[in-house]
Amino acid sequence: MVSVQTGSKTSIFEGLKTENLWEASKTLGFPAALWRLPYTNEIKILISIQDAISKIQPDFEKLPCGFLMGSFDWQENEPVNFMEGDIIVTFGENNQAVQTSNRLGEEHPDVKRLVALSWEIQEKTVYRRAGEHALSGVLLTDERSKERFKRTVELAVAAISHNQFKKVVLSRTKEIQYNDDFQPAKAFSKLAKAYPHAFVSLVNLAEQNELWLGASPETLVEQKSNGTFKTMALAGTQKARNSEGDLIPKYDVRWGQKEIEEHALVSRYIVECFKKIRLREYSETGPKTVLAGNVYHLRTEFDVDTIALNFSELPTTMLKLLHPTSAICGEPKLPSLKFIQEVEGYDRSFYSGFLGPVQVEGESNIFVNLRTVRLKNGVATLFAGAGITEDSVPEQEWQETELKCDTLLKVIAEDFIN
Ligand SMILES: C=C(O[C@H]1C=CC=C(C(=O)O)[C@@H]1O)C(=O)O
Repeated sequence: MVSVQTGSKTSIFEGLKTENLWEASKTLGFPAALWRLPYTNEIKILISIQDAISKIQPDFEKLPCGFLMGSFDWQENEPVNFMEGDIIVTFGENNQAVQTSNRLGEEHPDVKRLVALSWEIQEKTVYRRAGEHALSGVLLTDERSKERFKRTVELAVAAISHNQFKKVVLSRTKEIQYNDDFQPAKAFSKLAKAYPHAFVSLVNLAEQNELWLGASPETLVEQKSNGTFKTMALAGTQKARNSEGDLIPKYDVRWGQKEIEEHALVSRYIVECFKKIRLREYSETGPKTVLAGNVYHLRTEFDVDTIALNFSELPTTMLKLLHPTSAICGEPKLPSLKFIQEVEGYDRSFYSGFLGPVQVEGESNIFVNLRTVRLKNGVATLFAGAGITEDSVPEQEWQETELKCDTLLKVIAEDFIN
């Protein structure tokens, strides 16, 4: 029998599997988030029972434990979506609950309903293979969207040559139908296994009736319990596999002028944000080549010791300064943002926004919402963008967005691709 720690007592969540708890919370209409932090083995589920999704100021130091999610067009001083962590269950490597925090108590009627339904689902579940036959293969996005995207890249290159800005990140969507066989929690666990380096998450925005599933490679702001603040510049992309499908060794990877410049713009942008608050005591490591699914990126990491600086509000301050970074928007920020709004032609919603747990076990880990898919009313919408500079070639940028979409598609719908 597994011993589950909840202070002193054994938890009523003992024996339940992540996917059944997820399914029950979804059926009962409770907003929830499932996540796995990079390079960890633990999966956490947070369920918000009492207050549904609230709108709050993302002031990390003042928030209770919860999960936040902001959209691409979020601006400083606007509220973001927040799910308070009424229940947080941590699952270990064997999908066994190893730790529980339950603010409402085990006798709370909604907690009892949740547990009873989770057991009912668990006992009835005839295991279906994750992802199989779940995506119908009907691609709703057609050739016109490729031509459209390439045209926006041409417009961006022309705007850059007229000095309107130096870089802009243009994105597009790819839509695929899915049916009731598609099990998001199983897809989540496949992604978590396939991408140990990524922040893998599944969020149920119950009121909007939509789910967001993703495997993000990019930290936006992180505050560790030892006081370390982290952020990163992630930009510059190339294929990680050769035409035979073998992984290209990291040390054989060479970067061109375009990617080096594109990455440097993001690093410089972060340094400028530190300068705005007169923060000089940061350490900078990189750029390094890092694997993110089926692509390599260039990454530079920035660390600050907030205890030594007595600067506990740094994560909040930096979130407001950083978002939207030039890894998802452009440089300079305002003209590139205006260009995106005028030319991209669709609402990015939570894609290239940010999401993650806040004040969970004394840490906040917020990631850029990349390599993500929205699941709503039978349509899976994948989102992907590429940084455009004066050296961009439209066809190559399109291929880059295809590769980025494949990060999720290869794992959750292997038989759909080719
Ligand atoms: C905008 C995306 O990626 C960003 C992060 C890493 C590399 C990027 C690039 O090389 O263009 C983008 O800046 C996306 O995945 O949709």
